[in-house]
Amino acid sequence: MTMQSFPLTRLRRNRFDDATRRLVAENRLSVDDLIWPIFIREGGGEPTEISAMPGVFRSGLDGLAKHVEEAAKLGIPALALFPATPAEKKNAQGTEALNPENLMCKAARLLKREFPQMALLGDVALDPYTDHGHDGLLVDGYVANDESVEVLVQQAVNQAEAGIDIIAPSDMMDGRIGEIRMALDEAGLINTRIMSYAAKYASAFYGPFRDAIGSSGALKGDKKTYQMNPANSDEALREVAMDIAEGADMVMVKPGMPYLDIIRRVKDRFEMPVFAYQVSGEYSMIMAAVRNGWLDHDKAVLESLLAFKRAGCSGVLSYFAVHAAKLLEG
Ligand SMILES: NCc1[nH]cc(CCC(=O)O)c1CC(=O)O
Repeated sequence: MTMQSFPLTRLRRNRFDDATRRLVAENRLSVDDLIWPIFIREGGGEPTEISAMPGVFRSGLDGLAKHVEEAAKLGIPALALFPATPAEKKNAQGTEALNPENLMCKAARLLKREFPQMALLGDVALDPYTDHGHDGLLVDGYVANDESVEVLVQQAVNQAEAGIDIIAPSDMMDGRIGEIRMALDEAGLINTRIMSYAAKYASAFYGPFRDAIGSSGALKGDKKTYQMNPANSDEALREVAMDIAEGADMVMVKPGMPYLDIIRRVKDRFEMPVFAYQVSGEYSMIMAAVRNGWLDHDKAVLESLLAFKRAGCSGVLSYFAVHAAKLLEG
């Protein structure tokens, strides 16, 4: 890098006015970068607010089209669907995940009919459906890998057949991407995309989400035998490498803001479309500070999202997606 020293160079010159700052901006956030995660429950009535996530609602199937309308109008390209399964439909095997009439499948069919231009992400993992709250099947108290993969593959095909465009396995079992790709292809679903939660950490920041889908009370123990140790970074690259080799079209790092270093390493190494999940705890953290009058909501939201672009992301899953899209629209 050649550079004149001061006073020939004054880096503040390019920050002198708004026009120049806009011209030299290296990254930009646009509505095209946003994926909006939504929580769905059975039934009707007004959407119910999630207590630790002010401004985030669980929508009944009946009101779902209305709930999503604004996001569609704003041009948000994709939604990620998360079902809150009633306790009586949960069991140890999470069999409701395979029901073609489950909440996720019904929501997918409804949304594809109402908003065909929007891509739908389907989270593949058993935790919304198991009474123990784990993402896979328990064998002697351990989340068994290969047995879980067999079920996750069926869950993925079930979702894709209902209209889910992008299968997003969040379970962190080894080898599931390859098995899911083969099963989708065998079912003729060759264009169903896979966005793998490739580097997903065992994080404290998922707390409010587990309340939102009703798995927190149920969860026995933690997810440390399958989700990654927050201490590790090289291991994230191995996770991503394996998922790409198995057929992932896009990869994800999760959570977001505490793991921007991982995003950058993944982008530099693999030159793949990388996504981040700005998770529930990150949302709650910003909202809590805003509610205390400690942060400016709109500025904090846009800065937190732009940081993902700078780190190398193609896009971000964010509970702020609709609000951010409105701000970006001007
Ligand atoms: N497989 C479940 C799943 N999919 C997305 C999230 C978290 C999302 C968030 O916190 O916003 C989780 C929680 C978990 O792994 O326990």
